[in-house]
Amino acid sequence: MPSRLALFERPAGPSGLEYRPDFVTPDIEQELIARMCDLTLTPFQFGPYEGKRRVASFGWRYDFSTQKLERGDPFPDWMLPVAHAVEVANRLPEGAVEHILFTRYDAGAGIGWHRDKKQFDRVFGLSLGSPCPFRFRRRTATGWERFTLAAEPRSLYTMTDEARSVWEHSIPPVAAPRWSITFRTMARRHAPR
Ligand SMILES: O=C(O)CCC(=O)C(=O)O
Ligand SMILES: [Fe+2]
Repeated sequence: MPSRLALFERPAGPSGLEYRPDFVTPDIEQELIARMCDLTLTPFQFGPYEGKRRVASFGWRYDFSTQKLERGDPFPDWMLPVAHAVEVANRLPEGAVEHILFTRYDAGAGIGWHRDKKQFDRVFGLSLGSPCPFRFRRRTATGWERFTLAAEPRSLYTMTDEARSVWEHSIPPVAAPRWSITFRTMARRHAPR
């Protein structure tokens, strides 16, 4: 499906961070946004808190009350070629991507500093709509070391190694709508069978 698989770039900053501009074409971007508009996205729930961004989760879902991953709905059919393209571009076997999170950020929505749950392993993010500064930080002896990746629409970023496990990431409130599709593989030792 994504027709042009650009070579990945290794931006300065966290090791394990890779970036592929133009992972999908503008046509595919528009199709994916239209498909996401048909999904029921619900405000992100963090325990009692509600985030401004809206999400839909497939494959697995994280239950904040039990703090466990539960099996979730299967991937929508139209997502399979994109998930497979992410696997191929990252030399992963078919089926390695087990979790997909669709997120919509309307103007004013962002995501606070965090690392993704330890039950997941590799994290790949496809950006659609408007660009955003994708920020990273890690603690040093004297404060914070910071890095910002300019995540352009249609690009795919990859977080493994330190970018995934040491650095935190966040997105400040966006000025115009942005959609992201996050693909995750599982850390086997944490996944319930
Ligand atoms: O929207 C994005 O690209 C990042 C989302 C994210 O960090 C997350 O859901 O854990
Ligand atoms: Fe994240």
